[in-house]
Amino acid sequence: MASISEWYAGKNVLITGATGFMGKVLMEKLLRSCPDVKALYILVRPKAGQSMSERVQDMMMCKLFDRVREDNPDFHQKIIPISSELTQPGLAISPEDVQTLTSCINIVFHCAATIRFDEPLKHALQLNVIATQQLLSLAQQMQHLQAFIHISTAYANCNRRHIDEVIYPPPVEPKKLIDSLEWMDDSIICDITPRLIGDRPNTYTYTKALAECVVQQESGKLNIAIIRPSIVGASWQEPFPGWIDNFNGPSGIFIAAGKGILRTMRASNDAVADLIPVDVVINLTLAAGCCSHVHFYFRPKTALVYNCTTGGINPFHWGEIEHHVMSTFKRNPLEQAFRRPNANITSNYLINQYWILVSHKFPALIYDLFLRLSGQKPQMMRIFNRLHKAIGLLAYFSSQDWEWNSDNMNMLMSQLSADDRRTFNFDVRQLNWPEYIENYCIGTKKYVLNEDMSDIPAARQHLRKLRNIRYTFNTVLLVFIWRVFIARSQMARNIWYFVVSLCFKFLSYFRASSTLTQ
Ligand SMILES: CCCCCCCCCCCCCCCC(=O)SCCNC(=O)CCNC(=O)[C@H](O)C(C)(C)COP(=O)(O)OP(=O)(O)OC[C@H]1O[C@@H](n2cnc3c(N)ncnc32)[C@H](O)[C@@H]1OP(=O)(O)O
Ligand SMILES: NC(=O)C1=CN([C@@H]2O[C@H](COP(=O)(O)OP(=O)(O)OC[C@H]3O[C@@H](n4cnc5c(N)ncnc54)[C@H](OP(=O)(O)O)[C@@H]3O)[C@@H](O)[C@H]2O)C=CC1
Repeated sequence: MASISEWYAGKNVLITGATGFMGKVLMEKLLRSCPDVKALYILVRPKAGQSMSERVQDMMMCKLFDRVREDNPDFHQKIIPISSELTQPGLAISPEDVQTLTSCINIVFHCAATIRFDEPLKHALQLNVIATQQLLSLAQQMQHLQAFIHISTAYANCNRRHIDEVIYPPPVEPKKLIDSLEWMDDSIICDITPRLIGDRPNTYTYTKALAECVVQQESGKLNIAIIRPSIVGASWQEPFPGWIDNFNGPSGIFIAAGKGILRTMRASNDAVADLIPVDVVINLTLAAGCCSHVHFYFRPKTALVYNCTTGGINPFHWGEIEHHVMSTFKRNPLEQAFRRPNANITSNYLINQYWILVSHKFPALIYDLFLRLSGQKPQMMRIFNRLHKAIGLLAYFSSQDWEWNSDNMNMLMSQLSADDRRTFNFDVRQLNWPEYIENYCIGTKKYVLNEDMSDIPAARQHLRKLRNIRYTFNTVLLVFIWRVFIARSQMARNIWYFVVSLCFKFLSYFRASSTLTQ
């Protein structure tokens, strides 16, 4: 059997979602480890005032592509952008581009999706389900197509505790839902959304489950694999450790904790934190693309599903993550932290509410008051409100465990040659979690916040200043309490003297007993 990089040699690859987090890592890996790939056709839309070509040019300048640039400065010649808006009929691809794609594409990687948890159902359906359906129709017209790889999520079936590598019956027949939502008013859809999504937490997981069903319906005609990653985090090894470029999932939480903004969050210390490094997901995706074609003729014509998770193989828990995140940010502080990093997770609702009041809302109020008094616009309360919305939406995933079967991932690994296993490593048994979390946190500092590592001494100095402010504040508070309560009330004074004398007694007893034992 040819190696993975030999298999991709001379192939034309179509990628949706190439401007996204995973899409970019996929492109980088293909260009670096499969240098003979013929061309990468990427579907891109204009966005935020930038044209399609400006976006692609910006993307190629990104640090992520440094290694590829070193190996081949002309790598951009292999990237062919195609204008497309996935929510439009026919994906808004021009007839000439359709002609090109149908005549030359050999492999499709479908990464595009809306991953927002608060996306209105109609839009999530449009992008995650209808666009997938349209892409599959386009794929059927491709004369030389060898594999179609769909990126789903391990949480598509999060209403189940144990998740096998099979496509489960959908919560509703996608076509029926699409037809009925078509004529409905947005406000009606909003009202019925909770009833529709049922025991799933959001429209994202719901529409990803429907998309799997749509993919399944086409699996007889095409050679399809579905990759289901869990919580995709920064890169583990490639192209360098800690690469991350967004606030999604845990990244935003880590940053908020490192900045000293987040002090409490609802999560279970003992629940498995099913993070999966982005390079692992991409290596598995590329291997699956190659192997599903090679084995297509020898297996039943259904989509092969790969659960891409760590929990069952090399488990790590949210409590341990909290510990390593805090310790990394204390050693490598973020610039201009609001308070010293000290976040705690708790599964207790009341304790969490108490700390939200004391450690989030109260400091935010004081800081906003200070901003107002100094003639500036208050902003801290607004930041906390957004943070509370984000953590409220994420808590579902950090408060419970799931069990994913990963037989297909293991089987795929066993089919690879030793060289391929090294180049396209997705063996998470080798993952050293403390080292990974440290690189992840440093990655958020360097690549998301664009902070310079040489400024760490100044950031440490800032933390010392914050510590001194805290000590001063606590002392002032103590003196204030003394003046207001203790100095004015006889009963409070009596209690105070009683406590102090008890402490003295305890101290003298302790001193006496330690002298006796010497
Ligand atoms: C030490 C503690 C350890 C314990 C740690 C536990 C971690 C527990 C993680 C579980 C993770 C499950 C992941 C499931 C696995 C998938 O299937 S992966 C798909 C993952 N999808 C996501 O993560 C998307 C979630 N994000 C959203 O849905 C939307 O961004 C939100 C949270 C609803 C906010 O929407 P919005 O209010 O319209 O605002 P948006 O413009 O998106 O962002 C507003 C602000 O929030 C910030 N923000 C966005 N996301 C986040 C975030 N995750 N956190 C913080 N801030 C955020 C943005 O940076 C932005 O700040 P500014 O730049 O304005 O200052
Ligand atoms: N990130 C994670 O933790 C996980 C992700 N996944 C899955 O992996 C895949 C990739 O996720 P990720 O890279 O993180 O997501 P991103 O949000 O980073 O990227 C989404 C991509 O989809 C594109 N896209 C969105 N809307 C449209 C549209 N209307 N027309 C054209 N393109 C569009 C975006 O383009 P643009 O830049 O123009 O917006 C972007 O390239 C998704 O299918 C997701 O469900 C699964 C599990 C976990």
